[in-house]
Amino acid sequence: MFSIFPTLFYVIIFISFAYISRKIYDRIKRIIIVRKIPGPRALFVFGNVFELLDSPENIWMKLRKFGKEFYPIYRIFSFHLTAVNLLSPEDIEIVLSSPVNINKGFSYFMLHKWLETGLLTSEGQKWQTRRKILTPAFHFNILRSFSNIFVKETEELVKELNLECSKPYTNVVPLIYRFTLKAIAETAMGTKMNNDNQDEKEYIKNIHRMGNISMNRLLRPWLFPQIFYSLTELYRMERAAVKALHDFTTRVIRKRLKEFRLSSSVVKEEQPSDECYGGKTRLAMLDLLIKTMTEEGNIDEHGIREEVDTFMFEGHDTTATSLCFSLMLLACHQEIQNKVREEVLEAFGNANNEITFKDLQGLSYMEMFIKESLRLYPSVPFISRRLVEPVTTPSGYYLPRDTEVNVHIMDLHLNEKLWPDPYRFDPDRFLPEATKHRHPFAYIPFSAGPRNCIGQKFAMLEMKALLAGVVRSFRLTAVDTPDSLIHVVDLVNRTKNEIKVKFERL
Ligand code: HEM
Repeated sequence: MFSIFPTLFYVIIFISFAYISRKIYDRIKRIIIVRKIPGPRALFVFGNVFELLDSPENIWMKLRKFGKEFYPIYRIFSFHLTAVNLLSPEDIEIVLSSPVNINKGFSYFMLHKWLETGLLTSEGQKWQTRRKILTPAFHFNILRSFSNIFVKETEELVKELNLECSKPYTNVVPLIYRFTLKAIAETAMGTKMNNDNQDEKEYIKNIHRMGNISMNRLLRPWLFPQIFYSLTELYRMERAAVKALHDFTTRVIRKRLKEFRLSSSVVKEEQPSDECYGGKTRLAMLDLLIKTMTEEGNIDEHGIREEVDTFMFEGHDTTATSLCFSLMLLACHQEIQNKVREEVLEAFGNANNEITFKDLQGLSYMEMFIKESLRLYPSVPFISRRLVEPVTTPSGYYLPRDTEVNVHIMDLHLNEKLWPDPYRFDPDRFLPEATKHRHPFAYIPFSAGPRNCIGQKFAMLEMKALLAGVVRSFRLTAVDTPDSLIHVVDLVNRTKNEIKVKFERL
């Protein structure tokens, strides 16, 4: 009797073979095309892998060197993996402004065990749905209600800094990281944290461990296959860190969920006073997610944890690192510090007057100061995309579908063609007349295009509240300077050493 199974078997084999052959052909073609792009000298199969097997501080320096040497574009590769690095605003614009090329690059895969596919790491329909759910949590009126929390947390920080005044210097890093963690927990998650909590200290340590572990793995391609990676000490460290991070955020969610179920008195914004918001009640992030889960069902508890992990990380680490550099820059530039303080005192008066949301919004010199600080020290030094659609760059290269593209925000912001004397710190670069003729993609600390930073206004407000509270209470003098800092390659712009500042009570 005739059986269909052998025929089916051969058809399946043939289709699988054709599919795999096509994939291999595309990959080889892509590698051949991309490797024609100039780049650092590479060994035949190994590519640049040995060059990148170096200490995090040396890799940081090498990347800056490549950025200068190969402007506007270079390729880098190890074994079969190739990445194209973009440095010019024109090339960067064509990738970041695309509504299609919004998928994240391979490097984000290193974060998947921890963040899974939250807003930062997700793609396609899932990303669109989540972005839609989360956007209202950063609405103007929500931010307005957060400003009181930022101001109160700043008051706590000022009390801590008072105790530091008797010391020859203060390492600002742990104080500022605690501040931003407490701020994101209380605003977006509705959870108050306290200073001495060992859990919270461990949480911050584990976030830094994850950054280290991810970069370590990213620079060692033989650790990409899970089978090899799972035999390493790094993997064991990652598992322990991820477990601790997930346990922490699960506790935050469960606590809030319990409160949400017990009462309907969730954190609500102040009732809007102007008509354009139509009197709608808006909810802070975690409450909004819980409400969406209970009422609409298009997110579950696991999805909520993905977002809580994502926002606890993105919402405190980026802002903290920027604030640490900002405090150092204030200390190094007394004239600029005086101008920032004068503007603050004019807006709020002395340390006893209350800092308001409206006044924070009006601090225009402070805003220029923060922007210039984020130019020199962008919190996220590079971002990455995997092309869904081929791109021809204005610099003249064809990048096929599936090419891994890195956007080096750090090098873009230090480009002397765009920023004359790029290492000079000068907030006046952001005066309206100075920005008028600048390329819109010459300055992108918050990225740009559809996948820009959802929390940028939140971050600006938080940074202004802290800096205003600090400058009106203290004079900052320099201990560390830009030259004494040792930068390391990491997901977030960090230094190997402390960032030290001397505080004196005014
Ligand atoms: C100085 C502070 C900050 C800087 C410099 C910064 C920078 C960035 C950058 C460059 C991206 C793009 C990442 C990429 O394409 O891979 C990004 C995305 C993101 N940021 Fe921020 N960020 C800051 C603060 C915040 C805050 C305070 C929050 C939350 C409260 C936040 C939440 C996010 C999220 C969720 C994304 C992913 C958005 C998406 O893909 O739709 N960030 N941020």
